[in-house]
Amino acid sequence: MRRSLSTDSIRSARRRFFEAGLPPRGLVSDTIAQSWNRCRALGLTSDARLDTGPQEQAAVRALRERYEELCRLCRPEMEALYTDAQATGSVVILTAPDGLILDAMGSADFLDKAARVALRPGVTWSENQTGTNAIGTALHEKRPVEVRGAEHYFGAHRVLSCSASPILDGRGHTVGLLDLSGEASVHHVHALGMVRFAVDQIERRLLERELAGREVIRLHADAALLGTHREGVLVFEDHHLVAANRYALDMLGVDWSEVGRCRYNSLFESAQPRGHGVQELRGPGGTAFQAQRDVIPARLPRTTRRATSQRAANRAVAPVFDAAMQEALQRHARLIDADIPVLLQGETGSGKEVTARELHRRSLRADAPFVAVNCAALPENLIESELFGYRPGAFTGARREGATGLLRDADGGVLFLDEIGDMPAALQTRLLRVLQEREVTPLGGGRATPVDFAVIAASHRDIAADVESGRFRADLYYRIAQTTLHLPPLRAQADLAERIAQLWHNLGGDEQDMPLAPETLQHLAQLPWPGNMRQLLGALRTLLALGTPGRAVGVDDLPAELRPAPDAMQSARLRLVDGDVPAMEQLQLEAMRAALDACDGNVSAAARKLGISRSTLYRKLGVDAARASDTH
Ligand SMILES: Nc1ncnc2c1ncn2[C@@H]1O[C@H](COP(=O)(O)OP(=O)(O)OP(=O)(O)O)[C@@H](O)[C@H]1O
Repeated sequence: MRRSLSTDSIRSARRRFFEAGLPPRGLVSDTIAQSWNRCRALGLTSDARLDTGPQEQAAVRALRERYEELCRLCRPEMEALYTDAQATGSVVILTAPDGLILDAMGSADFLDKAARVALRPGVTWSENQTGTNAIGTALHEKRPVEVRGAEHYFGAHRVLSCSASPILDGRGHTVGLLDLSGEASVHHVHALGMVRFAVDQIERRLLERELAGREVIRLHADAALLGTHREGVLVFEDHHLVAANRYALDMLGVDWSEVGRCRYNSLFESAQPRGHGVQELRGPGGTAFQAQRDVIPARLPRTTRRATSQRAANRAVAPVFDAAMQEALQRHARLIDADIPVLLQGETGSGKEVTARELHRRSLRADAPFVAVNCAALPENLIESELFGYRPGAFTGARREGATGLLRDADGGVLFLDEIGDMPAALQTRLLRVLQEREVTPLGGGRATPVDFAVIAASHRDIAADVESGRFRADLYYRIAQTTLHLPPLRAQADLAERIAQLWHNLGGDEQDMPLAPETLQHLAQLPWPGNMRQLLGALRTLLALGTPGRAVGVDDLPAELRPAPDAMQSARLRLVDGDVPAMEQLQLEAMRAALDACDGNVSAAARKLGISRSTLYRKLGVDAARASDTH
């Protein structure tokens, strides 16, 4: 366990190490001191900055494709951590085994700040490139590591506080890493625990893939912890240890090099257990363990209740649409077939991309490509080459063979222009020309190539208002918004309880005999959900992973950030008993006032607690306060 060290002692440690060249003995943890030494031996200096240059979106996309299986494996935990990341102003990050960042999601404010110190997709945070940092140092140490503020080797990274854990497969090979990063000025007490818990779940699923046709021994000193994520798991084939989890190795005091090498009788003094009940096993030096043996049929998955519930929580959810949306989808798919562009408007996480994909799936172009372009994430200097492609040698740094560009990649299919409201003005003009002329000319010259794609654009910004203020070209707006589909935020959906029940069912809650108690469902349906579907799904997955099969999920089982304040809980119950359901705006306002009270009027802290931006909180309080007083 890592000692908690004060900012003062880290400052003294830096002075000793970086200015006087002395060891920072006792002032930082051994992990940090050893990492600083390694960085110095590599010739890194603390005033260095990561020289990354802009990232091509296509390169990031290619990376995600290369690591698609890892991204898919970790998505449920990333989405579950996203809820906490949003609420605490931090981001959850997934990296490849070498520290290359594949995905980052969470607080929009912090994503921005993190990107400024190159903590963003496409950049490698290995220790030998980026100095001491949670990602690189955890990968080096092959265990969870936390690096706070000035413990980072590069001075520029002192604004970060990061907790990371490598993801290991059953043979101890690193397959990726999960990290939770936030502001150094905020004390993220549970960050490392949350990352470890998430990685436990991911590793458990990875290990399950190794079980078919093999003998499994689960062990723990306490029989009550068998079947939980803390149990040790050892997988044997012909008495040889072929896979394990880190808990089992820690309990037995052996390391990963033993996996694939050692036999059962070099690990245990007792004979191999028989039968299925819990039995005592003697490990090295006579240590007693409670153990359970399973022989797993070839190619048949294990199906204990716990494992089933775990898988259910991680299941990808098929999109859920209410009747009005089903009808809108049918109508808009026909418009796509008639080559009429559709503009999707909705807040973050309201399902714009899911809707665009669904329209593509229901259209006549379903068998042709769906190419998504995030106009906000494209670096301005690369946006043109990304979209239009370029001829060989068109500019310094261009690939020798040139590139076709995303517009031509979408030929025959659907081009999804996400966050189009953030597209720079100069590019709006070029895009308009392509949409009018239906041909693309690559950078560096060459012949124009005809293109045929349907266009779906999306934005969280009110583009019509941006046209009014001159921020967005009116002619482009009229071209892409021949029809607009508004996706309502969750808090404005009248049948939200019904949709939550449907999502819960699809996630496997009912199958696990773990219903949401009516009071819980009512409460969840009344929350403001600033992160919309993304936040709701993350919260439901967390509830499912932590719930107990056979028992309903009550209001008290909700994580602290979703639980009603005690008096609010009482008044919500009273109102429901009276049948007098409070207006959504009223509830939002109450939640905002309660958060402000709890944070002594500090708006930034209250916004963080609520998981919304400061400006949204100001805006809502201004507008809603006026409306609420009207109703009194
Ligand atoms: N109708 C739906 N049914 C089930 N899950 C959904 C639905 N809509 C969205 N989701 C889930 O919510 C998350 C966010 O969805 P999506 O990325 O489509 O939102 P978005 O509006 O494009 O977000 P952003 O503005 O942040 O890009 C995803 O995990 C997605 O699977």
